[in-house]
Amino acid sequence: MRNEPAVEVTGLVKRYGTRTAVDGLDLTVPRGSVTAVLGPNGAGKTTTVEVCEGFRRPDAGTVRVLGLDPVTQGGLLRPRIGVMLQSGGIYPGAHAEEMLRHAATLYAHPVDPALLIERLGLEACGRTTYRRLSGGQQQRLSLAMAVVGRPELVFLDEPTAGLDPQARHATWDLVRELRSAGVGVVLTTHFMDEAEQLADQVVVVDAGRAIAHGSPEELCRGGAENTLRFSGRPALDLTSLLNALPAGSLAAELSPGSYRIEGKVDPQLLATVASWCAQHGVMPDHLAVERRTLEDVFLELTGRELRA
Ligand SMILES: Nc1ncnc2c1ncn2[C@@H]1O[C@H](COP(=O)(O)OP(=O)(O)OP(=O)(O)O)[C@@H](O)[C@H]1O
Repeated sequence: MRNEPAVEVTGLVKRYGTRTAVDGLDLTVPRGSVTAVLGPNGAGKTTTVEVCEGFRRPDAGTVRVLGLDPVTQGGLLRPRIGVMLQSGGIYPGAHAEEMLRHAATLYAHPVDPALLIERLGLEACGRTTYRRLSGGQQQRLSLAMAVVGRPELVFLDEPTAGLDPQARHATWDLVRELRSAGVGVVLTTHFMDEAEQLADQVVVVDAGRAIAHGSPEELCRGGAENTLRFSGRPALDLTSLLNALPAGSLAAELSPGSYRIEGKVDPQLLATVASWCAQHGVMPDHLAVERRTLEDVFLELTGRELRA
């Protein structure tokens, strides 16, 4: 069925010995869109992705990828997906171009490897063995290998970790092109700007569970509040201002004449502040709404403690 999700994971549990890496995780990935899976170190992102790819067998839960069970129907699934692993998964003694050309022969309608080599700036690496490529070049080759077969769905595990800005942008452009071509993309990343730039949907994973999901805009809008700043003459009567604002709002004069309001910053609040200023003969200069970033939201959801 073409309109079933690309990935549907329900109640996934995966243990390594006594350690529970994934603990009842639910995940739905629509087709033809980019889903970024975010989470602190050890949250279970890679394990989840590896289960979806068919590399690991779940201990409980159901996993369907393109409608197939990755464990029992891996043979049918593999030609339809592309996988970029965190750590290579590529034979270290093979030459870069030779390997990509060989990978292309395994698919019915591959992308021309020369095109990918050019797109990902790997021209100079063709005759170099994988082990002699730089970390960034290895990453780019892994990405090329993941997409050469024109997959319907690609899994990219930290695709831009360790890449220079040029390669990062080339990777982002490629991901956007994949989406335009109707390919589903699941990527894990620690870069919040990457998720903000690329993702239609963000899923935040912590301690083996999906604890939040939505578009970057939805996640930044919901939950905790935003901030409004303006400047005016010093020592405004903040008690009077607070009386005009919805209960729960906070107002502070950060330095003489520089004000911050925290609360549910919506058009109504803006209108109330502007009207209060008008009534008190104050010109609210530099009036600006500061929205939370995805990083703010991520830290609110997952806390600031370092993970073991
Ligand atoms: N092969 C393994 N054997 C034993 N434990 C493992 C194995 N792989 C992962 N783990 C453990 O499972 C948990 C989840 O690891 P996983 O690699 O899925 O997390 P992650 O979210 O991808 O982390 P990171 O952001 O650091 O890549 C961690 O506690 C990790 O130590």
